[in-house]
Amino acid sequence: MSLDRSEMRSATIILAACNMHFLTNSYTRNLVDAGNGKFNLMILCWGEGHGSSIHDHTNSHCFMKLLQGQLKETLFEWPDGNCRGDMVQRSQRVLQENKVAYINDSLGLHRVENVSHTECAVSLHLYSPPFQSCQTFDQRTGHRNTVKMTFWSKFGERTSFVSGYFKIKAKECH
Ligand SMILES: N[C@@H](CS(=O)O)C(=O)O
Ligand SMILES: [Fe+2]
Repeated sequence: MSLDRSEMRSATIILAACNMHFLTNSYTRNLVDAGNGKFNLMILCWGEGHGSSIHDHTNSHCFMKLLQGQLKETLFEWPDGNCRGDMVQRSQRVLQENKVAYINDSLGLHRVENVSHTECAVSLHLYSPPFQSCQTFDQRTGHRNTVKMTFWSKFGERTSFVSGYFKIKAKECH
């Protein structure tokens, strides 16, 4: 396989993202293709111990393929509106290299973690339709926040954002 100039640049910046994990305290999100507004294709780089908060996927379809390493996925039920007590954990599995996982909001919420102390992990995510914010949940209370999701790089160019979630607003419990 040979890469053209712009593919080489994208590959280089994503490799940099994967090697930067010791400087970032969160996994990095790298946009590869915006699909004419129909989908987002991105590469996520997970340093040792990096993980996502429990989150939803804003009514999108989400496919995720492990390109390197392993990731642990924990599924949770949606909390009821009262935000009382621990969230209910439904299942847990380890996604192995080359495996594809799928989630949408009707299947529940999830948290993804690279639990390895020695290996980073790289995953390819396809979201359709694309979304720019999601909700994160506190495992102990079910309390939720709406957060903006940012990219560490887009199309091989480093963005000015630190990758991850940024809180927009907190929702009150009833
Ligand atoms: N859905 C998360 C990655 S994962 O934890 O599924 C994100 O787009 O950042
Ligand atoms: Fe997710």
